[in-house]
Formats: sequence, structure tokens, C-alpha cells
Amino acid sequence: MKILSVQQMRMADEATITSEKISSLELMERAATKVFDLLHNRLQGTPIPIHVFCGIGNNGGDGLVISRLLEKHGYHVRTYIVNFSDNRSKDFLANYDRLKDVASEWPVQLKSKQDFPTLLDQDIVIDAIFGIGLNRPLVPWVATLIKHINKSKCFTVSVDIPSGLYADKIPDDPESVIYSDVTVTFQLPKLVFFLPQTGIYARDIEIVDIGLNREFLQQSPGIAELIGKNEVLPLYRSRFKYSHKGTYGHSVLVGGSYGKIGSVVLATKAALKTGSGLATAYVPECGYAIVQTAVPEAMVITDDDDELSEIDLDFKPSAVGIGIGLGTNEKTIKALSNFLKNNTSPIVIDADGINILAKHPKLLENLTTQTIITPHPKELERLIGRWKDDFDKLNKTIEFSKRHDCIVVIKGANSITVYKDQLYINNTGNPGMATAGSGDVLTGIITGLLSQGYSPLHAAVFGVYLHGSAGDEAAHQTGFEAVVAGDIVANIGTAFLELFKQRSIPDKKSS
Ligand SMILES: NC(=O)C1=CN([C@@H]2O[C@H](COP(=O)(O)OP(=O)(O)OC[C@H]3O[C@@H](n4cnc5c(N)ncnc54)[C@H](O)[C@@H]3O)[C@@H](O)[C@H]2O)[C@@H](O)CC1
Ligand SMILES: Nc1ncnc2c1ncn2[C@@H]1O[C@H](COP(=O)(O)OP(=O)(O)O)[C@@H](O)[C@H]1O
Ligand SMILES: [K+]
Repeated sequence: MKILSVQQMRMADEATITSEKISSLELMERAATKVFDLLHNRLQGTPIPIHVFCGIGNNGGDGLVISRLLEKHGYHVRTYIVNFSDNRSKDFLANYDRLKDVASEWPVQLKSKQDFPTLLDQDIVIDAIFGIGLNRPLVPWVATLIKHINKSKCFTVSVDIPSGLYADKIPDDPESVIYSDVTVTFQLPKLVFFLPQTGIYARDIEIVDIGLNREFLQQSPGIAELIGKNEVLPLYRSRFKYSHKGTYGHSVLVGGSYGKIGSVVLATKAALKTGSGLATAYVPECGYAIVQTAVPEAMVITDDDDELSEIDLDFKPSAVGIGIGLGTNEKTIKALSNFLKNNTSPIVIDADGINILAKHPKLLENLTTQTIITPHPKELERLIGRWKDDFDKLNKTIEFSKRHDCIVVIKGANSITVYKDQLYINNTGNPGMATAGSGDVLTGIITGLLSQGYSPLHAAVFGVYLHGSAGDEAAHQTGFEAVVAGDIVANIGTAFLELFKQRSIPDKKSS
């Protein structure tokens, strides 16, 4: 699913109005009705007090439509107008008049702190103060109103975007943004919902289709893509009946050092479980018995030390995953440097491999095109330097990717795969995956996909998705805390099966 910029969203709005020959007021009615439907569906007429806070722009206009529909359906509604400006939008004003016709009480005007209502824990708040039109800092009393709403324990539903959150930069004051329980967003998700600094405000997201012009949405370049099942299914390459293990490539996982052989075990298992035809673990001597015992399906090549001092293969691997548990001593750096100079196979670099690249940036010149690098935040910082905020981090990563023609997977809650200007935001995974070795599994999965002939970009995007999906399955079985990296490996198969699972349709006879 595409993610558009604010400007592209506004253009989509215009394209819809023009192509359908409807007014912006009608589009607002349609959009806000979708929010009402969702609420009504959940509340089923429950007489809970609902406080609707409306700004004076089109987000406020949506709020007024929601208030009117709630009133019409007998809910206990109180509407507030947050008067932060005299520039009320035309559609806001039209809906203000319509609300007055049906409201049991007139909207309450808020102009300062003295006007703030008391909010009780069990009440519901609809937040329609600011939408994607927020473009400057809040005046102090509006910031205080947002803090007042946050302080209450009310269940808060934000319309389109939590108020106070810019669609394209981080907030001026992190405390002056609504922490919403559910954000009902129009047509497409917003980029800020998936970044660590801003995603915290939009806990659950409901995307409602408001019928924006499909052709426009398809043609718009967007600024990112949200990767779910629909996006990865077309990437899947099925296996042929007359295939043999040679068809699916030979993955080589290079890494490990004394006390860190487990990382290679996990990655090698993951490559095999992802479908690699053959797998070889290239480890120091101390890892020989460990890998042979833990992964009997794999072959093992050893170097004669506790750390790798030479990486020398007498065949060309279909794919290489390198860096896990590697250590960063001088002889290993030299070995990696020599290997990278001569390597022409598709490659994933992780962990200490990244740390070595960060310390010796000259090595970046030797990378094969579209090398995949999978840093966690600390490794990324070593690689691209400090960033000011999440947007700066993305821009710096884009720069880096362009400069070195590499694919960077920024790992985290919503891992983002960056290739030049393209951003692919993953939508699987859970906090249970914040556990030792989980990244090694990802390296193995991506290597396994590369070995089967997936292009580097597809291997990265699909691999990150499968990894998260396997983690979700693992968490489903054990709960977040008990997930360990081995459980993610064990569920790679289920993650593949999940791709083809149809949503069950309720049986009419039994319902
Ligand atoms: N794009 C779409 O598909 C649709 C958008 N609609 C709604 O329209 C919203 C956008 O509406 P608007 O563009 O009117 O903007 P908002 O309602 O988000 O903001 C209100 C106005 O306040 C001004 N403003 C911005 N920051 C301010 C600040 N700190 N202090 C005081 N004033 C400030 C802006 O100039 C803006 O005109 C969307 O978020 C959505 O809720 C829907 O009504 C219909 C469909
Ligand atoms: N909160 C989270 N939600 C979803 N995925 C997560 C979360 N925390 C970590 N992960 C995933 O787990 C992996 C952790 O990788 P990494 O930090 O390199 O682990 P290790 O070095 O122990 O192998 C990454 O793929 C990351 O995206
Ligand atoms: K809002």
C-alpha cells in the first residue's frame, strides 16, 4: 500500500472531486461517515459520553459531521470548537450550520484554558482538532488542551492523524500531541505512523477507504510503500516439480568467533528453512563441532583459529551472508577486506561486518552492486553518523544508499528497507523479536532468498516480511517474552504457509 505526501494526498482529493464531479463537502461527508460507521459498529448505541473536539479546518469539519451522525443515532455527544484561528474553512462552516439543526445542545466554544471541560475516565474523546493541515507550532493554550486530553484516561479516537502530529516532520513538543488509542485515517496510512519517534502517538490504526480516485493513487509516485501480504505475494517464486537442490542455490554464511558460533547456527538454519538448496557455514575451527551438530543439513568449512583470519572459497556461492558473530580484530578485518574485493555473489552484510565497514569506509568501494546491509540502530549510526531525528535518519540513509548503490534495512519495530529514494516499510513483527539472535535469523532468511534467485531488493523486502511474520507466529504460540531467535527460525515455514492462507468466510448456515 502506497504512502503519499501531504501534497499528493491533497492532489488525490482534488482528482476525486473533479473525476466524480462531487463537491469537497460531499467528500467530507463520505469520509467522516466512514469514521462514524466504524464507531457505531463498535459502540452499538452504548450511552457513553462522547466529547468531540473540532478544529476550524477540514479535520474539524469531519468532527462536526461525526457529531451530527452520533446525535442522529441517539448518542450522548458534546461538541467543542477549538477556536485557534478565525480562518474557518468553508466546509467546516457548512457542517457547523448542519450540526446546529440537529444538536441537542450547541457546540461549546473553547478559547482558553478556563473553557476546558472535565473529562471522566470512562468517556470517549473524538480528536478532530488538526489533520494533515498542521503546519506550524501550536499556540500555548491549544497545546495545553492536548495535554489535558492526554491526562484524562478517556479512550481517544483521532480522525485522520493524532492532532499535533505533523505529517512530515517530528513534533515541536513531544508532549503536545494526542496519544490516540485508535487513529482512523483516510484512504492511506501516513509515514509518521511507522517511525519510532512519531509512531508512538498512533497506537492502533484503522484505514478507511473513502473512494479516492484509484487511477490517481496508482499513478502517484508516493513517498514510501507499506509492505503487507498483498505486496509480497507477487514476489514469491514457486518451486518446480522437476527441480533439485542445485536449483535453489548454495548459501554461504560467514561469521562466528569463540563464544559467538550460535549466530552462524541460527543464520544457517534460517537460510535452509527459507529454501536454500545447500548451505555452508564458514566458521573458525572452534565452531566446527557445534555447527555440524546443531545443523546437520549444512556443510562446514573452518579456518584454523578462534576468529576468522581468511575467507577463501573454492566455489562461487549463490549468495553470501557475512558478519554475524564475526568479531572485529585486525586479522578478521583483513580477511573481510580481501573477501569483499573479490566477491561477485549477491551478499548480505550484518553485525560486525557492518561495524568493520563503518570503521573502514574505504571497503564500501568494493561492495557488489545492491549489497544488502542490515544494521540495527546502533550499527546504522556507526555507518551514517548521528541523525537529528527520524526524518534526518531516513534522508541520511537514502544518501548512503545512493552513494554506495546498496540496500539498507533499518531494523526495528517497523523495519524500513531503503534503496535509493524508495522506502519499503515492513508491517509484520512484534516486540517479542527484540531478543538476542533475532537479527542473525534475518540475515539467514535474506541469504536463503538470494540463493534462490530473488533479486536483492525483493530478497530484502520479502525477507524482512517473512522474518516478522515468523516472529508473529512464534509470539502467538508463546507470548512476547518467551520468543527466542530459534522460535523465529522454527516458524519460517508457517510464515510461508500464511502467505497463501485465505481469510475464512463465515458460513451462512451456521451464523
Ligand atoms: N485529503 C482527503 O482525502 C480528505 C481530507 N479531509 C480532512 O481534511 C484534513 C485537512 O484539512 P485542512 O487542510 O483544512 O487542515 P487541518 O484541519 O488539518 O488544519 C486546520 C487549519 O489550521 C491551520 N493551521 C495549521 N497549523 C496551525 C497551528 N499550529 N495553529 C493554528 N492554525 C494552524 C492550517 O492552515 C489549516 O488550514 C484532513 O486531515 C482530513 O481530516 C476530509 O474532510 C475529506 C477528505
Ligand atoms: N520491537 C520490535 N518489533 C518488531 N521487530 C523487532 C523489534 N525489535 C527488534 N525487532 C527485529 O528483531 C531483529 C533484531 O536484530 P538485531 O538487533 O540485529 O539482533 P541480534 O544482533 O541479536 O541478532 C531485527 O530484524 C528487528 O527488526
Ligand atoms: K485529528
